[in-house]
Amino acid sequence: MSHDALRQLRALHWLPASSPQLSAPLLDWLMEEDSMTRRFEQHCQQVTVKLIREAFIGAEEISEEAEFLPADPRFWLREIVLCGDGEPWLIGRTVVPESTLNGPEQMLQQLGTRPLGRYLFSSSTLSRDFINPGQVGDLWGRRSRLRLSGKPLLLTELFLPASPLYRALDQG
Ligand SMILES: C=C(O[C@@H]1C=C(C(=O)O)C=C[C@H]1O)C(=O)O
Repeated sequence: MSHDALRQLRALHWLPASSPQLSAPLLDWLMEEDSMTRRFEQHCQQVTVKLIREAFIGAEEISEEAEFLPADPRFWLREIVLCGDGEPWLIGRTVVPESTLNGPEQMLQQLGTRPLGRYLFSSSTLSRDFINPGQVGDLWGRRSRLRLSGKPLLLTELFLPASPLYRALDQG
């Protein structure tokens, strides 16, 4: 499942927030500024992470993401499935330039199955530059650039069919 979903995440195309397809209930989810992990916890008993891949990668593997990040020689890649009560709700791909991974941010390489959000949103130095809504087929996603102590990382999230975002859309 996750490899196909990762291909869909990479195929997300980006929409302006003013796009007519982005209804209010949908934007309420896609433009969430607080932790998505914490928001998911309001819709299930337990949020867990299934790790797909954590590794250093070269610039050749980050294609269009490169335009939002410094031209470092290496990037720390983290790809996960975020689950609500064991159901796959979201694919998350995080690309961290090596120059971000110093000081306390070295923790980003030690996350394992702990949700990234628990670390990011406990940091007093977190800021978010932007959130881009995206779409692929009938799935929604988003791309954010976040900063810890001013150092950037790029996060792309694809909301999977079982995620509460789609239930909110059905309720209109
Ligand atoms: C950034 C957050 O962390 C979530 C967890 C992720 C992970 O563990 O890699 C990735 C994407 C997010 O949905 C968040 O909670 O907002």
